[in-house]
Amino acid sequence: MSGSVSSTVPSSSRLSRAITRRSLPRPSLNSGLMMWPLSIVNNSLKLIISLLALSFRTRLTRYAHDRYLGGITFYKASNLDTRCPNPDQLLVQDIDKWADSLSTLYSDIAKPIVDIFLFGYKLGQAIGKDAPAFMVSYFIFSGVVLRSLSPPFGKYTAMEQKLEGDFRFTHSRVLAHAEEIAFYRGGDREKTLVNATFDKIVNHVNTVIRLRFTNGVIDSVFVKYLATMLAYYLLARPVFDSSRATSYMGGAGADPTQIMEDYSRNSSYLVNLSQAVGRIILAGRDLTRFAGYTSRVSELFDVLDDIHSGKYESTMVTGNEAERAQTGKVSADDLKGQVETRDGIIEFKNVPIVTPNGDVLVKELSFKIDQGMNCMITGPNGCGKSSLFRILGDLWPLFGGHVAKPAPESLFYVPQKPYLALGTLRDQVIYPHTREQALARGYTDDKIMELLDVVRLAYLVEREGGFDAVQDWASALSGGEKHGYGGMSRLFYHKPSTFAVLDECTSAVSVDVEGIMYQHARKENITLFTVSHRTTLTKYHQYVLKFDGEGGYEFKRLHNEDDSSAFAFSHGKSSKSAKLGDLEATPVADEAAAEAPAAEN
Ligand SMILES: Nc1ncnc2c1ncn2[C@@H]1O[C@H](COP(=O)(O)OP(=O)(O)OP(=O)(O)O)[C@@H](O)[C@H]1O
Repeated sequence: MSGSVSSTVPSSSRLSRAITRRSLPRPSLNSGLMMWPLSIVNNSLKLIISLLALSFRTRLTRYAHDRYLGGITFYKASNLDTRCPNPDQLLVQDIDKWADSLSTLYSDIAKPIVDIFLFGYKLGQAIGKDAPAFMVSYFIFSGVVLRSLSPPFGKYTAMEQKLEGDFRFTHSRVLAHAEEIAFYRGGDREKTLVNATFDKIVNHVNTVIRLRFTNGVIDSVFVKYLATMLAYYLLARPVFDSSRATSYMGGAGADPTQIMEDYSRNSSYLVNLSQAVGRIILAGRDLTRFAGYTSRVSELFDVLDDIHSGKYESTMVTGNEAERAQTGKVSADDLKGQVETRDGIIEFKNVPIVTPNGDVLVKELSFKIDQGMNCMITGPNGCGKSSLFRILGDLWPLFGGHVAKPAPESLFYVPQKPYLALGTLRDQVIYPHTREQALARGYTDDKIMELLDVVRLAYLVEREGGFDAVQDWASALSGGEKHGYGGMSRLFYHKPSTFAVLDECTSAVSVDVEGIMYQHARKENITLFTVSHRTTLTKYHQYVLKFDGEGGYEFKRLHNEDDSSAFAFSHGKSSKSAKLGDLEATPVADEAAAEAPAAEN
């Protein structure tokens, strides 16, 4: 930080007077006492700037958290939009740097402005108004020249932050998948990838510091050396110019000691004035860096705003319409689907299953499930089983058709990958509720233990040291235990009033425990959608929705308890290479397909 209060002006002139008169100055009580206020003021400036930076960061981070973590924006920002690949870097580092940069900029500009007025006024009084005016004009001129010669450092700063984000991402991936990488002995491969992203930073920073060097040389010549020469010329002018000497520096024939004393005082004024103006000019450099951080942070907020208003930009989205193919944008106008909230039913009518990239997995899907009727979803990998539920859960946009479903709180989704929260063992079961919320619902530890008994995981409470134990649960629990804790026990705790989706979440659990879980769900009156490849599960379901992986599907009632064979696909196939734009050409859907099975109820 450059701002500090200077006390050099009076003391330097007293000292030069003492030197030229060869008499020791008397210790001054004034100077002794001034040490304390000066020291307090200087450190107060530092304190205020640090507090300012912290307060900028706090406010902006809280605001960003509200926007980013509100609803499911965090999911959409990384899955539906490709503009902000590393929002974590933006939230953690870029906002911090932005706040820091803004607060120092404030001191770099506010303090020198005060100095310019103060020392300009004093200098004007001492050697005439034209000297400070001349000095300030010179600095303005050199500021314009330097600005025009300066490379776009703001852009370089934004680029550097982006590369830092990519680098951080490669490291967090290694951490997140440490076990898998270790099994594959993939350390060397990961090192190559991590080093490659790090090399990009090194190359970029290398170029930037070289440019800063050249720029710094030019800056120094203009702001330091040429300015100093000019300053000493202005100071010496009254000494050698007899016409000026009559008005300043004690007049013609003044005492040399007096001239020296005045010269010394005036040069201190001028040095302080020059330093102040120079700092403002050099603050331009910090301003470009600040512009870089600002562009990063504002990019995040632009994306969040767009997501809130239903606009996404994905570089991979292509379509038949020329405009969409060029821009890769999905606007709210593209979303022609209708959603209706209806209790006790889930119905899809002519709904296209479209990925965020614009791939059409199924052109039109129609089915209807009433409460109490479990439905099994099968099909090859990547055919769109989970995608169907992403649309049902409003994670992906609805591009067409009509969906009727109960209110979000009546639907519960148990994902393929179990999620284990930061916190205690109890928190894993009641997530996202807090302990207070759980108690308010009547869930004491004893009652939670009953749930764990159902999923055969009660032994874990003792093993891990009680419900209050805190661990990195993702690594402390086995695959099946994670599914049990992060999935099924959570489902039974939340007990959705109507439907639940089990997305291959019981695959890591033994068949007998799986059976017990299904029976418990039925007892609790939870209607299940099960995505699974296990034919043993068919007996717990009344309907089956089977995708063929090429855009076709069949939805039918299971006549016999274990009827899991001989499906004839009743709906046309459409290649996965079909794109979002092709949806327009789809013929009007066959509503009867949706009605027929439902009619069997
Ligand atoms: N966020 C995403 N962005 C773009 N495409 C995606 C995204 N998520 C999934 N996809 C694509 O959508 C297709 C269907 O994925 P989905 O997860 O629905 O498959 P699935 O039928 O559940 O497969 P599996 O049985 O392997 O789990 C895949 O080709 C996948 O690449």
